[in-house]
Amino acid sequence: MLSIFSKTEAMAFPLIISLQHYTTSSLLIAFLSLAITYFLVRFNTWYYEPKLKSGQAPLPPGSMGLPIFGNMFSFLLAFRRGDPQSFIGNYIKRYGKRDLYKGFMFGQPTILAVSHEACKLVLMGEEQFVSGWPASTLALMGRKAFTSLAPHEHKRLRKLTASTLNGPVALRRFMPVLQFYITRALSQWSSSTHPIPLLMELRKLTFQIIAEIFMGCKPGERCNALEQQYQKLNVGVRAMPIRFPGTAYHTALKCRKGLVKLLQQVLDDRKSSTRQQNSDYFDDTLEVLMAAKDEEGNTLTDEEIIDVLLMYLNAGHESSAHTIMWILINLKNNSQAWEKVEREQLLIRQSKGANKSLDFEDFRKMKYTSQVIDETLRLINISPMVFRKSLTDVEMNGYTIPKGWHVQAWMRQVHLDPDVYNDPLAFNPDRWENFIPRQGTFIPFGAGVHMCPGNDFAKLEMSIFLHYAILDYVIQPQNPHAEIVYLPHPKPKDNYPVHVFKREVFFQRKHADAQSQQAQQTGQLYSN
Ligand code: HEM
Repeated sequence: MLSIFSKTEAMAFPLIISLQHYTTSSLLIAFLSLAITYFLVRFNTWYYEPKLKSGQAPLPPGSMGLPIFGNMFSFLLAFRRGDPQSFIGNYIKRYGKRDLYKGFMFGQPTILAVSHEACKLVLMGEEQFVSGWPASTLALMGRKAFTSLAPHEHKRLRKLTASTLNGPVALRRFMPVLQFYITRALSQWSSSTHPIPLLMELRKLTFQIIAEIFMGCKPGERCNALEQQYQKLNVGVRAMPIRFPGTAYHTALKCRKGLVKLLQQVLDDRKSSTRQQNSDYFDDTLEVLMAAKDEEGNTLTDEEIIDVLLMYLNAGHESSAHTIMWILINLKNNSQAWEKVEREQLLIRQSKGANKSLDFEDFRKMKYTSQVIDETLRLINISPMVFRKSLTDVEMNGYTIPKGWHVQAWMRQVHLDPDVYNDPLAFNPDRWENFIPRQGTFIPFGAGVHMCPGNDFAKLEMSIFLHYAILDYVIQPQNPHAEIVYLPHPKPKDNYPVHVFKREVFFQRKHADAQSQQAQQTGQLYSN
């Protein structure tokens, strides 16, 4: 009987049955307990699984878990106890390696697409699948964020905004802003006498950059207030959606209100400014959104502009900050890769003579650095999966995905699949040398109509950061073996505290320390 329950589900039941006393009443209690347990375990299957027509492919294998919670216990447990691979790993153990499994997550019957073929079909199948983020996430991102929009509305707003981010012309324009804020931040960090929590500082940096680029927001109180609200909002994005004071989700909802208020102020200020005369604002994303008109000449509402901004500002700083930190961690653990990046960046610097600042052609020369970034994205999986919903019954790889079910494309599983990447848990940037991944096998930015519009921008930002951080500074981690937590994103529990030194200062000090040590040793020798 117990074999129909997963280990966690079985543990979750307080129904411990003892048949030691064969009295009628205890047998009755035992029978009732088993009946209730059986009912609870089968409820989701009975209630949600559709009757398939004859000839229709079966549903994928899997367990639907308990009512309401479904497989969330197993999911949260795997991620919280530091073994995220075990979540899908347990499916593989129980049902064998398949492209798809069924489950019940975030309150919805769900198909988990875990192979690269299945992820590709789901992400590229825009006729059959639309964005399907959990209702709890949609409430945080807003009704007009890309995650909530109907396909035609999404297409229009995406085209409008992504054009301000993509392509060499836009990227070239961002280079001075990126270099200004990155060098400024590194210099500020190096003046601290205490270790700094690198992840938190990187979040402030990447937020400042995106806020300046999207809406001309300069460093100051408003920018800090926005960034702080985002920190709490993001904890709520992957928390249990419990709207009770004190819970992470409830706090995140409050932060959304705070963010909307602050962004409304930014919008109102912009409306009342004499922007025509101010070239600073020329076609930043806020300006483009304010000027946009549909076929009937209607402009976007404030709600639309604010939700799009709120989503972009979030997507545009959080993942980049985490990825930069992980690149540094991976390089610190792999001195050969560090030296190769350093050599590549030094050659670029030396080719430039006295002018230190980078241009777009320099970025294009950063081949090995790009391999390090790709390898980090593959290994770390800042976004383990993305969410879709099926518009119709879809037959895929011998299984049926029922109409209206949620579908998760597990990029994490694809990137760590030993059948796709040899020795997948090893950090090996060399694997990317002259290697073009098969379609669907490298999808850290997603794929299809919702593919990340900030992918090139993110890689430019990371590359510039590495150039200055590696050539001009020494970064010393203070607790390199800290515990890693996986929710809401993978990170060292203590946010990776580091000491940052200007390179020349570090080596001067090291030299002086070595000399005084030598003097001490010589003194000791003579006194002996
Ligand atoms: C390392 C950095 C980044 C990673 C790993 C990343 C990852 C992703 C992924 C996986 C998606 C797909 C979501 C889906 O399919 O539902 C996505 C979407 C998105 N990303 Fe990124 N992203 C990064 C940086 C950025 C940056 C810098 C920006 C903006 C400047 C940005 C803006 C967006 C937006 C607006 C979407 C929604 C697109 C849509 O629904 O059409 N991201 N990102």
